[in-house]
Order: sequence, then C-alpha cells, then structure tokens
Amino acid sequence: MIDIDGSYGEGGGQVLRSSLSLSAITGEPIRIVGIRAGRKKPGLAAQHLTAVRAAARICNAQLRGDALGSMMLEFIPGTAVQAGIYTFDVREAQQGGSAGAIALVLQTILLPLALATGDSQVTLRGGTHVSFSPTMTYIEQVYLSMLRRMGVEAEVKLGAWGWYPQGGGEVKMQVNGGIKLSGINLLERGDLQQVQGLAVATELPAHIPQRMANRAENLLREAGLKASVQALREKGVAPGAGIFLTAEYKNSLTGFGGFGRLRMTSEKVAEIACEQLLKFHQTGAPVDEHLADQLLLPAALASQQSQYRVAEVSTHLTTNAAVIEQFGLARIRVDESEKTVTVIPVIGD
Ligand SMILES: Nc1ncnc2c1ncn2[C@@H]1O[C@H](COP(=O)(O)OP(=O)(O)OP(=O)(O)O)[C@@H](O)[C@H]1O
Repeated sequence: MIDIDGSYGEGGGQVLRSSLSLSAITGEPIRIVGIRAGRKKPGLAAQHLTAVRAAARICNAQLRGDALGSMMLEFIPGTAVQAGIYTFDVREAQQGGSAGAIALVLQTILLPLALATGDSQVTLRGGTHVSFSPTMTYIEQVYLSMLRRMGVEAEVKLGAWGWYPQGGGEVKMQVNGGIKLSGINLLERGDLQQVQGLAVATELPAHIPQRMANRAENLLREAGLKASVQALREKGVAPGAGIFLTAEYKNSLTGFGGFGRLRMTSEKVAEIACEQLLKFHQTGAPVDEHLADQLLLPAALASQQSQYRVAEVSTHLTTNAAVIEQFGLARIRVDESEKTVTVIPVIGD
C-alpha cells in the first residue's frame, strides 16, 4: 500500500488522478489522505469521484471513502486493467448535474487502457469546455497529438458541448490497447506553422462566434501570426460560448481558450485567449505550463528518457513530479532556472 499525502504542494485533484492512474497500471493499492486539502471546498468533487469510479471500474478495484466531500480514499485494484466498452457520466456523482471536467476523467483512464491488452471505447458525459482544466479541444488537438508521438493511439469525438455550470456534454474516445510508450525530446519548438481556432456558441445568436473569430484573427495577425479562426454555432443543453486557439509549431503544439460570460463582450473573450497565446509565443518554449505537468505521466511510463523545456514551472508540475516519483517508476528532475524537465524511467536506466 502506497500512502499519498493529498495536501502536498498544489494540494489539488491532480495528486489524486495521477495516483489512481498509477495504481491501476501497477496494481499497487493506495491510500490517499488530505484529498484536495489545498482547495476552498476540499475533498472529492463530482469530477474527482467520477475519476475514482472510472479507475475502479477498469481494474475492479475495491474502494473505501468514495463519497462526495471525502478527504480519504483507499483504492485496491482487483485485477489487471480490462479493456472494454465503458460509459462514465459526471451526473451520476452529483444529483442535479455538474460541469465537472470530463477531460480530467479521460486523462485518469487513458494510459491504463492504452497499456492494457485489447481496445476500448469510452463514452464520457459532463463538462467538455470548462475553466481550470484542459478543454476537449485541447485534449484533441494538443494533448492527444503530443501523446501520439509517444506511442499512444487514441481518438476523441465531441458529440455535444458541455459548459459551466450545466455540463451535459458528451465525448466518445477510442483507445487502442497494448501500446508501448516512448520518450519525448522537446527542447526546441521550431517555427510557428499556423494558429487555428474555433469560436463557438451554443443556443446563442450567430454574431457572437463571428465577432470572437474576427477579433482573434485581427489581433493575431497584428502580432504577425498566421491565424484562421472558424465561427461555429452549435446545439447544446444550455447557452454557452468560447474561443479555442491551437498554435502549431514545427516541433510542438499548444492551446489556449477564453470563455463567454454574462456582460463580457465577444471581443473581450477573444482578447483573453489571444493574450495567453501571445504571452506563450514570446517565451520561445515548446511546452506550455499545462502540458508540462500532463506529459509527466506518459514520460514516466516510457521505455526511454524524456526531456522538455517549459514556458513556466508551476506547482502543478513539481507536485505531480513528486507524486509520480513515489511509485518508484521514474526519477524526475525539474531545473527551475533552465525551465527543463528530465524524466528518467527506472527501467530505462
Ligand atoms: N487552460 C488549461 N489548458 C490545459 N490544461 C489545463 C488548463 N488549466 C488547467 N489545466 C490542467 O488541468 C489540471 C488541473 O489539476 P488540479 O490539480 O488543479 O485539479 P482539479 O481536479 O481541476 O481540481 P482542483 O483544482 O479543484 O483540485 C492540470 O493538469 C492542469 O495542467
């Protein structure tokens, strides 16, 4: 049994999710205390509880403490990870629905399923585009594209958009099992090839996505970046709007978004997304602050060393590194002054 301190460092949901993924993969039971102790409303929220149950389902784990608000969890895998056809719905964890980010549930089970024998199809329901988590657009265009270079074979298809606070989105994921992970080397990003974007509104007038798209294209072109942003009007369970930009460099990808809210102009939403992208562009780094912590898990499970340079060293990065190291699968060095991350899998030593 590995004891995990959920309050360590960032003290957020990622400590839990990385531990669940690694427990499912290694078969090592875990006990986590102080879950999300660093957050205003600590303990398991709907998204986290869905991730716990999803991870438990795929490896028939025994659970203790799997309730909303719980700050303690025991997770004891019963079998190796089973490929299969699964559905996970954040609404089942919280009556009345929740926009809990299904991207985070997806990230918890993706690598366990990719390393298992056999292929899987997973349907996920909840929030697809919510703040403080990777959007499904980011998962599809940035995260999975980068993981494909490490050997992961997975595709996602967005069926319905789900925004805060109602959620109600749907994604289908196909994961090919039995893959081997290879390391990644990303010290130089190369030249910018293009910026592509989606400006989307559900159950709102067509001028909203069009104004977001126009403003973003103008701002990015003024800054000297080639940009093309598509305006889309979609059906959804509730009104929602946002813009999601993906920048493709010769050797890497990144993505940033902005979300519409009451009394915020469409132009302002576009400006928020563009500001983040331009700030990242100026750093010259190949890996954005978020991908930086998300690459640690596949890199730790790979058969070769990985090394990458990041725009910013976040506490998410250093916390995730410490959690992963506790499982003894890899040594991780984060050089704060050079902003580089080196992951040395123990089997690759
Ligand atoms: N804009 C973004 N784009 C891509 N990834 C993001 C973005 N914002 C946050 N993330 C990622 O989402 C994850 C959030 O982890 P965190 O530990 O904060 O957990 P959480 O479960 O969202 O919950 P909480 O913060 O409420 O505990 C991190 O991997 C982070 O890199």
